[in-house]
Amino acid sequence: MDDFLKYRTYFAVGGLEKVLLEKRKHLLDAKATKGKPILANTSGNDLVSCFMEHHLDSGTRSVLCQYSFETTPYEPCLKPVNELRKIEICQLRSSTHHRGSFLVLRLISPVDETRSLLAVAEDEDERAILIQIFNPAEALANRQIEMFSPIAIKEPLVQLVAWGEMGIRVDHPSDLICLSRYDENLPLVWKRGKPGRNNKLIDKWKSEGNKLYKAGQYVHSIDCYSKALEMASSRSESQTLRFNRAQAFHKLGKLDAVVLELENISAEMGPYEDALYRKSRALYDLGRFRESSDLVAFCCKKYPNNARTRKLLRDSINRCVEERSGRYLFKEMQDNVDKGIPRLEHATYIGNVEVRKTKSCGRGLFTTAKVKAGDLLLCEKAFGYIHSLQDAHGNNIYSHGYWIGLDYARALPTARMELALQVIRELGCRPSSIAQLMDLHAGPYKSAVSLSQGRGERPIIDSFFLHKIVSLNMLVSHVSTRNVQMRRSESSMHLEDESEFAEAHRGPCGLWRLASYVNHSCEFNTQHSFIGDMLILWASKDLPPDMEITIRYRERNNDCSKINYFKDRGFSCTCDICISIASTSDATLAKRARLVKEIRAFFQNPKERNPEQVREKIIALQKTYSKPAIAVPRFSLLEVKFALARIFDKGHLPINAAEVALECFQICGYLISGGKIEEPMAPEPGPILIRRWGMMDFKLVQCWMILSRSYRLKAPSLVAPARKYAKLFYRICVGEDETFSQTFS
Ligand SMILES: C[S@@+](CC[C@H](N)C(=O)[O-])C[C@H]1O[C@@H](n2cnc3c(N)ncnc32)[C@H](O)[C@@H]1O
Repeated sequence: MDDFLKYRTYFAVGGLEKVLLEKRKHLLDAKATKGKPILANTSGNDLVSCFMEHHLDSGTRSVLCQYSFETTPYEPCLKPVNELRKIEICQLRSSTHHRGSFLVLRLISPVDETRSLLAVAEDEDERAILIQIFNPAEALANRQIEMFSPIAIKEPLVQLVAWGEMGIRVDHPSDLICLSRYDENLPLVWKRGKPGRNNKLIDKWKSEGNKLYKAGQYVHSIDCYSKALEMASSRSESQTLRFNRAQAFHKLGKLDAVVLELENISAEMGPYEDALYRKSRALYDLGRFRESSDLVAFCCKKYPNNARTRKLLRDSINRCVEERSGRYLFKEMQDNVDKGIPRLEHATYIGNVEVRKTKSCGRGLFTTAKVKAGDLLLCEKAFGYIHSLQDAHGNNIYSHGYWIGLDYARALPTARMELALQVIRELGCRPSSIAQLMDLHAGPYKSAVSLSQGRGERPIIDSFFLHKIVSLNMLVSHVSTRNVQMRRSESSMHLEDESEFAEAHRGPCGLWRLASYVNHSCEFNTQHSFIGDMLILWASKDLPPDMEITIRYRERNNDCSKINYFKDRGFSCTCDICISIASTSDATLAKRARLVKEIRAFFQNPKERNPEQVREKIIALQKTYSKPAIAVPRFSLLEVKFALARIFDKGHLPINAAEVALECFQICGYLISGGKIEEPMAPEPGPILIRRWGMMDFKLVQCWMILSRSYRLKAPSLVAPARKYAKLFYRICVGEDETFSQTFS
C-alpha cells in the first residue's frame, strides 16, 4: 500500500489520496470479476446520465483531475474486419480481450475529449457500454466521431474505464474504425438508404459524396466517391472522382493519400490546374520539395497568371536551397518566433553526418568528413512539436492527471503524451513516414507489429511502442535558445541558481527524427539549439571524420553532485566528467558546493564584498579539483570566474577582466595562444588563436565580449579577432549569428 502512494509530492490536491485509493479498490474488485459477463442491467439512459454527471457538468475542466487506469501493453489487431467474427455487448466478459471478434456500436452520448475520448455507445439491441479511446488523435482531428457516429471496434478489450466502470478500452488507433452510414456491417435500423437504384447509380453516389463534402463530412464523402469509382467506366469519369476524393483527403490532411490519388493527372481531369496545384502543395507539405518545385514549375509555365502557384514555386525553390546548402534566413526565423509563430516552414538540411553503429550505445550519428567548429551539421524540422500546453481557450491541458495501476499511482507526463498524440496523428496523415519513425530507439520494448502492417485498411501503429519511442527520443526545447540564453546571462550577473532557472523556463518539446540518433555526453562535441520547431546542430569543436557526435540531453549545471543517471532514458553517463565526479569524495563535493554558495553570497552583496576573502575561497574551490582542467572541465569554477570577470568588466578594470576571462577558457579545456594584456603592451601584439577546443558554454560568448572591450583600451588590434570569435561562439550556442550585432549592439 505504501508503494502505491509513494509519489506523495504530487498529492497536493485536497482529498486526492482518498480518491486514488478508491480507484485502486475498483481495480481490485475488477480483478475478482475477471471473465464474468459484464452487463447485468445497465440501461443506456442510466449510463448516459452517469456519464454526463461525471464528465460534462463542469466548465472548469482544466482544473479537474484526470484519472486513467493503467493497462498492460497489448498488440493491435492485425486482421481486417472481414476476417473477424461479429459479437454483441451481451457476449462481452469482464477484464477480457476479445481476440478474433469485433463489435459494431454507435455513440449515444456527446463525446468528452478532455484527454482520451470518452462516450457511451450502444449496440443493435440497445445495450449500452462506456468506451474510452486513448490516442484518438486521428478520429478527433477528422471530426469522425460525434454523437450517433457508427463505429466498429476490433478485438475489444473490456477493462475498467472512466471513473471506474467496466467498459471498452481502445489504445491503438487502427482498432477503431469509423463506419460510413452505408457500411454493410451496420444494422439495418441505423443504415441510411443507399442512394437510388437505377442506372444512374454512379451519379447518385457522386452527388451524395459532394453533399457530404459540403457538410464537412470528408471521411464519409470519401466512402461515397469510392463507391462511385467502383462503377466508373470511363477514364475521365474516374479522373474526376479521384480529384474529388483527393480534395476530401486534402481537407483531412492526408497528404500521402492526396499524392497517391493524383498520381497520374492528365489534362482531361476536369480542374487540371487545381489538381496540379494540390499535388504540388501536398508534396511540399510532405517535405518532398524537389518534386514539388518540378511540378509547380510545370504548372506555372502552363498557367503563368496564377499568384498562388507562383508563390508555391518560390517557396519550394527556397526549401530546395535550404535542403541543399544549409543556407537559412535565420534572422527571419527568429523574428517569426518572436512574433509567436513557433512552427516554421523550412526544409531539413543534413550536413556531413550519418547514422552508424556505436561500440556501446546502439546507433549514433557520426561525421563523414573533417568538420570545423562552427560548421552546420544539421538543421532539422521537427516531426512532432508541442509548443504550449494550453487549449484554444488558454486553459492548461489537464494540469493534474494520474495513471492508476494496482501497485502505484503516478502523475501523467503531460507534454510527452500530447507529443505522442500529435505524432500518431501525423503518421495517420503520412503513413510513408511510419517505417522511419518506428526505427527509432525504443529501449527493450518489442512490438509484434512489423512497421506498416495491416491489410486493406489503415496502417497499423502500435501506440504503446510509439509512446515508448517518444519518451526515449523527445527533446525538451526552447522556443528560442537565443532568448533563453540572453535572459539567463542577464540574471547570471547575480549568479542565479542555474538549475532552478532551467526548471522555470522548461519550455516546449519535440521529436526530431535524425537528431534522435545522437547520443548523450556531458563532454558533448556539438551544440544543439532551437528556433521554433527547427533544431540546429553546430559542431562545437574541430572534429575528424568518422567521429561520433554527441549532445547534452540535459544541462549539467554543477559538478557538486554525483548524479549522472538519466532515469527517463535508462542509462548512466560515463564520460570523463561524470567519472571524475564519481571518483571525488563526498566530503570534497560537499565542500565544493559550500564554497560556491559562499562565493555567490559575496557576489550578491557588493557592499560586503571582501576581495581578499573571495580570492581565498576561489583558491580553495580550485583545490577541490584533482584532474587538470584541460582533461576535465570545471563547471562550478567557471560560474564563479565568469561572475568575477563581469565584475571587473563593469568596474572598468580591463586588465583584470581580460585575465579572468581568459582563465574561463582554460577552465573549459581550451588552449588559447596570445590575447594576454601585459603592461606595457607590445605595439603589435601577436594574434589570438584557439589551439585546442574545449567545452562550449554561452558564458564564453560573453568572455569574448569582455575581452574585446578590454582590448579596445589596451590592444586595439585584438578587438576584431575577439569579436569574430564571439560571433562564432554565439552562432554555436544560439543556432545562428545573424542576430549577433543586434544582441551586442
Ligand atoms: C535518443 S536515443 C539515441 C540513439 C540510440 N543510441 C539508438 O540506438 O537509436 C537515446 C538512447 O541512447 C542510449 N544512450 C544515449 N546516450 C548514451 C550514453 N552516453 N551512454 C549510454 N547509452 C546512451 C540510451 O539507451 C538512450 O535511451
